[in-house]
Amino acid sequence: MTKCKVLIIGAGAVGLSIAAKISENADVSVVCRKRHSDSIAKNGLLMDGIWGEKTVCNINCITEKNPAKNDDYDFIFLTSKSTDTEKLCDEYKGLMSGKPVVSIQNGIGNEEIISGFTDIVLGATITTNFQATGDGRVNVNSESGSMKIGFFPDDSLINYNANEILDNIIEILTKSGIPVEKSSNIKSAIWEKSLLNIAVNPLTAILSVNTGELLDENLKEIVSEIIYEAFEVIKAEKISVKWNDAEDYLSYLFEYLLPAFYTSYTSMYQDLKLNRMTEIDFINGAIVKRGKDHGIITPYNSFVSGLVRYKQKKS
Ligand SMILES: NC(=O)C1=CN([C@@H]2O[C@H](COP(=O)(O)OP(=O)(O)OC[C@H]3O[C@@H](n4cnc5c(N)ncnc54)[C@H](OP(=O)(O)O)[C@@H]3O)[C@@H](O)[C@H]2O)C=CC1
Ligand SMILES: CC(C)(CO)C(=O)C(=O)O
Repeated sequence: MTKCKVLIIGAGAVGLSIAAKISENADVSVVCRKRHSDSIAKNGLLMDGIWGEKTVCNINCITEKNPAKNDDYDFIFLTSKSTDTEKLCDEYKGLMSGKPVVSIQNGIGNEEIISGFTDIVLGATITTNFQATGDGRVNVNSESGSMKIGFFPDDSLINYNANEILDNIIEILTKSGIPVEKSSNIKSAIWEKSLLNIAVNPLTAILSVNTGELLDENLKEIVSEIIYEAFEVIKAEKISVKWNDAEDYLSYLFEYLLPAFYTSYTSMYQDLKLNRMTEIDFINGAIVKRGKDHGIITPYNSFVSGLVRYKQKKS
């Protein structure tokens, strides 16, 4: 049986790890930087950590030096930072048009951007922790739940063929050993995951602290205000999440999530440390923007977004 042809666009920590993991069960191409491609050509794609130790030699790398031909992919994963979504979609629109494209990214708004380039949009959430530890080298260091994947915004308009595609994607991921669940309301799942990023990413980045520090009484109060505002926006956007209200989520955050992520450093902390653009506009910035659309004021989210943007401009 011929293997599915999969393209992973914006392959770094997440994309290269998924490429390595699914490489036995799919024919994988990645759009990545030349530094990764050069190293993969020489040494193979190296992965270590909880997804196993592997050297993978059958990955096709697409770069500015080795551009994509008019290949026909069965489906596409987009795994870039949210800040690069629009540019990458525009660059690879020829390959994306009419194809199922799955955003495996953090933040609010990626799927809406992708829907300008294809009519089969899927969203996914992933709570595994990945790092690019060198050129063509990745480490997978922790996993706190299954990946969730589904049609965006939900599966109400999806026909039989599209469902078959989703089943194929899930089969490849499962066969490769990636825990994954089908979601019939991925928009809610994305907001549920984003609440954690909204609560912890900006403060850990601004204060240069690990996630556990946010259990300090002074910081808990600020986190709570950020989340109260987010819940007002969620209500106005008519998104159903699994917590009844902000209080309910905050109990879960302070009693379960923050202790679970106590020693970890958020991606926004790491982006600022490495002088990289952060995804603030897709996290707290998205709350401010959508709040404005509904006439809701979001001073705490606006304040932390401004501080992160200031720091990222300086770095
Ligand atoms: N890392 C993690 O543990 C997790 C990450 N996420 C989310 O997943 C998404 C991806 O994260 P992550 O993998 O860590 O990010 P990375 O920055 O490691 O990977 C994205 C890659 O895309 C590359 N890229 C950007 N533009 C282009 C281009 N035009 N051509 C070729 N390559 C390009 C980047 O290169 P360059 O850096 O040179 O621009 C980078 O190597 C984010 O939304 C993140 O928040 C979600 C859960 C966990
Ligand atoms: C889950 C969390 C907060 C892990 O650090 C994350 O998604 C991030 O750092 O962006």
